[in-house]
Amino acid sequence: MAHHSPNATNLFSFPNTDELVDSLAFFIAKAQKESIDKKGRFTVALSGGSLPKMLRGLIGNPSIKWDKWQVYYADERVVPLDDADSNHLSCTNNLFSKVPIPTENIHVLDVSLLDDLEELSDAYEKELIKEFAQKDAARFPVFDLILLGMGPDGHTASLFPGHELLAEEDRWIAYLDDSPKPPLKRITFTYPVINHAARVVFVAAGKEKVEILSQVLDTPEAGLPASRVKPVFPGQLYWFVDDAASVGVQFPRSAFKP
Ligand SMILES: O=C(O)[C@H](O)[C@@H](O)[C@H](O)[C@H](O)COP(=O)(O)O
Repeated sequence: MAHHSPNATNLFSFPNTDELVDSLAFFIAKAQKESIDKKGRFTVALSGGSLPKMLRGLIGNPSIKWDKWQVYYADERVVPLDDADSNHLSCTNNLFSKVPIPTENIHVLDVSLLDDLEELSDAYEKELIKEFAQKDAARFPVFDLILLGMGPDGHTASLFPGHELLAEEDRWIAYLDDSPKPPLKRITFTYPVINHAARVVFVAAGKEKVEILSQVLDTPEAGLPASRVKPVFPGQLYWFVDDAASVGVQFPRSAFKP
């Protein structure tokens, strides 16, 4: 978006959830159009938590070309796809069951590998390699859009405070079996993948996020997981929050200009 400065963090704060949801949908539609115009496809990664229901502005939205979307999960709980803990189930219930996206465009865990975290994460990495070409040549995939949430401890995707995975520089997909937030077993995008995206968007709403949002934005040097999301040029970082969450934040807000 032309009015955004290169490599800056754009903080958009909205008076209520509905305005956040509508603006986010508008933003995604625009990112989608730019990506499809350039390459004929739109590569997106989604998270779990409260994020899937914040995407409701995409439902019934005529500008969305669902057959051009290739969807991955920025993190996923290692459970069957119909388990209540599955991020895919949450995204399906909140979004995919309500829009005409081809099933094969949604890249889920290989559930035959749920008992072997190493194999499971390698298989998911291979899914990404298929989409983004050879791992060695590309080095890291460049997603058009990665959508993230932020937990009350400052975690994002399944990158938790103090965890050794914060230092992962090589793998695209990593796994953990000691998640502080249940369930224990998860796979997650690593920072190199997140930080090579063209656009990374955090969505955080509600007064429960007040403290942590100000820590993440105002004290990035503390190194909380969400603060470590810093897309490399020309990638851009956007925060879509509501005023309830941003009331304690010093970081300057940007005007959202559709
Ligand atoms: O699998 C997960 O747990 C999510 O992907 C996780 O990273 C989530 O986005 C945050 O925990 C924020 O969750 P809320 O949006 O529910 O606060």
